[in-house]
Amino acid sequence: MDTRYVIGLDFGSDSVRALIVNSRTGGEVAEGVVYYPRWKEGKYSVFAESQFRHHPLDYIEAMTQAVQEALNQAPEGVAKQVVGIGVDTTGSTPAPVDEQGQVLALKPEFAENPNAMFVLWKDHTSVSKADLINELAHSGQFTDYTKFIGGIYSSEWFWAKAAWVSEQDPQVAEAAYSWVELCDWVPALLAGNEAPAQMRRGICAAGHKAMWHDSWNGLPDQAFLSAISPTLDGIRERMFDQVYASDEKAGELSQEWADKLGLPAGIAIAIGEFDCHMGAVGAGAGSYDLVKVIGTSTCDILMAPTDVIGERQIDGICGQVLGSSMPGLVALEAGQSAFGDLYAWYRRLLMWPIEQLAKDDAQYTALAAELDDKILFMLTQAAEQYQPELTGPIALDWHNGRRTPYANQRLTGELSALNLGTDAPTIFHSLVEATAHGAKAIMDCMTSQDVQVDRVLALGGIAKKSRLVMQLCADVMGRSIDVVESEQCCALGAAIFAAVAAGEYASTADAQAVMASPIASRFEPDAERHDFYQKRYELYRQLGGYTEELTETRTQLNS
Ligand SMILES: Nc1ncnc2c1ncn2[C@@H]1O[C@H](COP(=O)(O)OP(=O)(O)O)[C@@H](O)[C@H]1O
Ligand SMILES: O=C(CO)[C@@H](O)[C@@H](O)COP(=O)(O)O
Repeated sequence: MDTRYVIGLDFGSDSVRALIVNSRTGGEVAEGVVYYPRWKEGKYSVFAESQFRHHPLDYIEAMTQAVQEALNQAPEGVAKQVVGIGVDTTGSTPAPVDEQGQVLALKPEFAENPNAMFVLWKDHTSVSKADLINELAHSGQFTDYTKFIGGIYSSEWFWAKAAWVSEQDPQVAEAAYSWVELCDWVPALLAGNEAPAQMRRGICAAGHKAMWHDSWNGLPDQAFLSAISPTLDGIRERMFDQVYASDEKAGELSQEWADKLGLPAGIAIAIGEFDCHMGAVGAGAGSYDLVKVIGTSTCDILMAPTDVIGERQIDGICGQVLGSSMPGLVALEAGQSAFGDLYAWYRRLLMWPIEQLAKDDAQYTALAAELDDKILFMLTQAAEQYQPELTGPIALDWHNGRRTPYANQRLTGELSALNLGTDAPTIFHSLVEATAHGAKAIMDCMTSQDVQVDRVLALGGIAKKSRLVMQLCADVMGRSIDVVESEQCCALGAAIFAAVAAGEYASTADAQAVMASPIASRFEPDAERHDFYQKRYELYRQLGGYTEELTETRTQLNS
């Protein structure tokens, strides 16, 4: 039998990865990783206002280069044997598009306008719109469209972003025919069917972020959307009325993109999904496996059979959608809005003086670069030797708000119980511990609503890079954690769907059985440390309760 290959494209927050996989064995053949050039320069984002935007050209250029890099590394002849492409992306990362599906920032008049670009998942500028959506959905005047997304709509999601940006920028509102999620746009771009009327959208983004549900006939009613903002008047009929799972095709590779990428025209492009949902498939997960994708943020997927979940609302999570990860299973999504981002924030804080020196004096440039490279490693080494005290410094992981349990993006990070002896590694340890407590809070939220967790799996940058973080998570959660071997597990999941969409396998389960990643290592919890951290977890929760009250007061002061 001829060897066939598939490509998984994984669009992360900072970079895109292209992974070439042998579809008959699951063997990873080559990869290309390319950082988004404009994003790397810090363009279009305003950290202090939680505004984070991606230029569509960053995606287009980085994707093209990543595929070419991967093909250059692969043995000769592989390109001709590629039969399918799968795509996963961050989300909710929507953009305004014209009637042809062109993202507005690709037009000269909007080329430098952040409101015409993709609004990255971690952009929280639309908090007030999310509040309004919750108010409307819970008012009794409309269907409660938050029923299958944990009961609370978040400013990380589609409608809050579309409404907020449109109100901020009347020119964008005027030019926007519709809005589209990144995970739907990339496959459509490759297939040349990106006009909203032709584009085939995935159930994953629609169900988790755009309040799509069969029971209310798809998207929320137009009256509800118009109540969010008059700028959304008439948009429902310019959206979509069909959704698909990723074992289906979004289209076929167009001649234009085949030429650009050096691949055969006409190969299958699978329907796109969010990174974590495909990561779970790449990790070989099935019912009752809690899959933690641990990187800048975390995204947690727990799958369960439909008869176990039924029509029950699972509170406090980010969504429960049939077929958003493995077709046929309900995938519950949850996550932390900042995980590695918390460590990145601390690194930036400590780097401030040296960066200021380096700005004015070139003799510090090399030192600044070396420190930037080593600082997390140095902190990790020191934190590994640190013996935490029961009443020592304790932190919250809410620097970018709280995604789960019970989304509240207004919440802030906190650091408590400092004294004059508190040093940098101690604070770093408390930040790592805070992220582990956040992970436990998510698992407890699910298990307390009778959704069992039989196994915890971890993948993503931090799962591979930091033994300190993984051991702390195991100790705090009181669970063994299996770390998946693949360095590019989300891309591997995308490749699995590419193989199914290309007809290489009859079902995703068949493809997963052959192609999913093995487990590389296991972190076992230590019983004594777990007892110790249980007590610290109570302090974390108390600090959380106090912060919620303080946030309420701050919100009132601001209003
Ligand atoms: N040695 C380390 N220990 C802990 N965190 C790390 C380490 N190195 C990098 N990180 C964090 O990993 C995050 C990036 O994760 P990664 O999975 O590579 O990317 P992404 O989330 O974009 O997919 C950053 O937030 C960074 O702070
Ligand atoms: O929120 C989701 C999916 O719903 C993720 O795309 C988001 O957390 C981004 O993930 P990364 O931390 O960049 O890997």
